[in-house]
Amino acid sequence: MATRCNRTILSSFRKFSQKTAIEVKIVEVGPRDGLQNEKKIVPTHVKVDFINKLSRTGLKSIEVTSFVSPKWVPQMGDNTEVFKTIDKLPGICYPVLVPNTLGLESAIAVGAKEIAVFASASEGFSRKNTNCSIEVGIQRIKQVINVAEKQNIKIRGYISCVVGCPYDGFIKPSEVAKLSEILLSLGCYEISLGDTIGVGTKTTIDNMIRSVLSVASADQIAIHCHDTYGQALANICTAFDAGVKVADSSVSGLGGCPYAKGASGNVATEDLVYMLHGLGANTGVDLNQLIDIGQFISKAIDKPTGSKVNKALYQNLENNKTVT
Ligand SMILES: CC(C)(COP(=O)([O-])OP(=O)([O-])OC[C@H]1O[C@@H](n2cnc3c(N)ncnc32)[C@H](O)[C@@H]1OP(=O)([O-])[O-])[C@@H](O)C(=O)NCCC(=O)NCCSC(=O)C[C@@](C)(O)CC(=O)[O-]
Repeated sequence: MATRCNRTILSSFRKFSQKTAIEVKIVEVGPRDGLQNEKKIVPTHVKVDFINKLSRTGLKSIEVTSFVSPKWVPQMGDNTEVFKTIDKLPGICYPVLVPNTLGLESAIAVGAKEIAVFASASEGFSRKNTNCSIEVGIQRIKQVINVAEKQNIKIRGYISCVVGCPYDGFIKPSEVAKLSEILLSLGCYEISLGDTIGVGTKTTIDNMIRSVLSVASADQIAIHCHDTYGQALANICTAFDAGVKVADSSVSGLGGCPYAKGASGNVATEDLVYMLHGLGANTGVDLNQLIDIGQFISKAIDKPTGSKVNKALYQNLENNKTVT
């Protein structure tokens, strides 16, 4: 028998699926957010192979690397080589994460057409992640955007810790709305709202999104959920119910932020696609290929997949092989 909580989630899913013939965009962040926290350096050719495989699944946006300081995040130290080597297929965006004008210069040098800037709704995380206050971070973003716009580079914005911070605790929705308004006014075309440590629930995510919707339209918002407490899919549905149509995810549930201890990976792309297809949404993404890619990258980093859907479908596949 369904629990009360299950019933709430199921009714939310139904409400969402009945609303529209849903068009949802997935931003795959596995190669950047997914791999950045891996201690053992993943060889560049594996990253390139990983991204090239992702490019052939139907995904339309793949965040491929970051131009941050290699002293801070050594795993992304091969950013230039990765970006230059990957196949860039028409119709697919390959954004890169940029923290400052130095990173932007490198992104421009390799020909990036879209960047992602990032800020935090919490002071504590801002200082740990970027070594500066929220205010100084905004000034850095302003400088980056001033240059990027002149180069016709598209700019996406991230806000971290939208419901909770590992250092400052609970974050007020009004703080997230305030920062969203600033990033949009500076020139970001979309704000990805990051539950960095995955503590959000339907209620806290709903309150936060409603607050952001007082300063932004739903098509200016994306949702970025880590799955530490197993709430990511429910939280994404909550965002979709509020009109959001873009979700970030990472194949195999890779990831975590080096400056948010204990945070698990992003919601797995396989799990998100499976849920969306179940809701009748059109993602344009081939789930079978994602399963293979999830297996490929999990083997490469020598970790079991963090995707429940991958485990289940891969097991079925293996069982069928044994039977036939
Ligand atoms: C912001 C800084 C750079 C400040 O770092 P800093 O140490 O305060 O800056 P600095 O200007 O004093 O520079 C220190 C050294 O780094 C170099 N440097 C400086 N910038 C760059 C650059 N762009 N590229 C290459 N090198 C760079 C710079 O040249 C210098 O080198 P040195 O003179 O010592 O030889 C640093 O704190 C940093 O790189 N932080 C990024 C940390 C990071 O990548 N975190 C993870 C990404 S955010 C995330 O995962 C959250 C998100 C987006 O997914 C959403 C969510 O889930 O919440």
